[in-house]
Amino acid sequence: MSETKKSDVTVPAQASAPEAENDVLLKVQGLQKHFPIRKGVLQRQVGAVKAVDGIDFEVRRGETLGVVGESGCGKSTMGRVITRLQDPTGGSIHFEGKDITRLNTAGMRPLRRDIQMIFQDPYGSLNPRHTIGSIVSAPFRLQGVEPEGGVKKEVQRLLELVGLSPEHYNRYPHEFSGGQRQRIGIARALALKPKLVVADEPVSALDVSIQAQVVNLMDDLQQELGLTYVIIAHDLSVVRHVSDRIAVMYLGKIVELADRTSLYESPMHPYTKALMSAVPVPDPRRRGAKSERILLRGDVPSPIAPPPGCRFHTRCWKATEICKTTEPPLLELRPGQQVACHHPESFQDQAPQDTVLLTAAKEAAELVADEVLAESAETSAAVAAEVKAHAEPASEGVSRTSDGVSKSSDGVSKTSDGVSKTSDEPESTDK
Ligand SMILES: Nc1ncnc2c1ncn2[C@@H]1O[C@H](COP(=O)(O)OP(=O)(O)OP(=O)(O)O)[C@@H](O)[C@H]1O
Repeated sequence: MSETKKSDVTVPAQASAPEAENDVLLKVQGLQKHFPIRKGVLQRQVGAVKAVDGIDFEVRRGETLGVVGESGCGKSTMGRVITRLQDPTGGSIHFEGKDITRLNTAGMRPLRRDIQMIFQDPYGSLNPRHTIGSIVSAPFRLQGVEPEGGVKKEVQRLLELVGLSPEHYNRYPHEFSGGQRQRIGIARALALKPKLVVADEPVSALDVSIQAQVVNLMDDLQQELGLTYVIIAHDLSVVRHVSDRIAVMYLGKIVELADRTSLYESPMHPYTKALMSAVPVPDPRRRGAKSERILLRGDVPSPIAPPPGCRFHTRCWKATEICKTTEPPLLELRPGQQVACHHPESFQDQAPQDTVLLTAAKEAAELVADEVLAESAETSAAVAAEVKAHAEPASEGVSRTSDGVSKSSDGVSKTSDGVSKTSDEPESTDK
């Protein structure tokens, strides 16, 4: 996808308290969506798919929040729950300060004007038997709204707004290309002048050449209409250009949430780093970029029985015992950058006493390019040195090398905190 026009201006990370409250359009706390698994004649519940398993975030007015993560991590479910197309099983959702968590269909009706969703599939989301005019005017009919100048005139204005001809009013979806259909979906979503638009993979079904056009259109409309977006995508290639802040999801949890500059310049969660390394780097000056790719072994584990502790520990090259036993909380380690990791990148280790890599981490490290390990080591060593300069002398029993990190003969070392694993350290019991 080519570059889009999003400016580098990010939404301010901090504002004074009342201002900040006003600034928040959507606030999600401890949000959960568990799908029950039932078996037998009595349909007894035997388990649950923990698609979204306790997430907290805010969406500020006028911003674009990107949500990324591999397939199955719960992004779409999160989108459907925050728009209340599905009911949450736990937590709360506040829209403009109003608790909408438990509103029923009738209670949600007035809010349907304000909260809209754009879907991935421009083919499946438009009824093939309806004309474009009928599709785009549906929200007016459903809400009983009569726009000034009449529905037809308003629909034609919307079609023009999204770059289509008003003459397309009487045509059918099959007469349009994928990009044009997505424009029709956008026109429909914007019909009632919503405040929040949740777009689930809005361009991933489109040709790469068309993706930038649709993203640019959404960007223009945001400026023009003052929209707030939540844009869901499976990788960073699209959201990196359009988002002010980005939430990275893994197995039903947010593992990192940061403004995009911080996320790109200094990702703190190893999973974010892996996702970033999967994005093709167009800059030819970044020599050897290809060899820096991190390959994640295997699929995302099942959300029916997620791994204990940090859910990413089974695939992480930095995982130690604590990662297996204790879930790291999502903490704001740097201003505007929240991360849930015991051994974050480029930052003081959160569990410096825990130095022995898990067996799975050693296997995962084989898939992490030497350049990545070296880069981790370099930044971590710098952080460790800085911490050392300001803190008490290192505690007993933990050895720190002068460069903060070493790579052992088996090619694996824990690099996050400048503590190196030596060959006589005991093996973890991770089996
Ligand atoms: N209605 C449902 N009933 C049971 N399980 C569901 C339901 N909807 C989603 N899931 C499960 O919840 C998990 C998260 O799915 P979800 O579609 O939200 O993930 P995703 O990150 O959006 O993935 P993708 O990009 O493939 O859509 C998956 O394991 C999925 O199978």
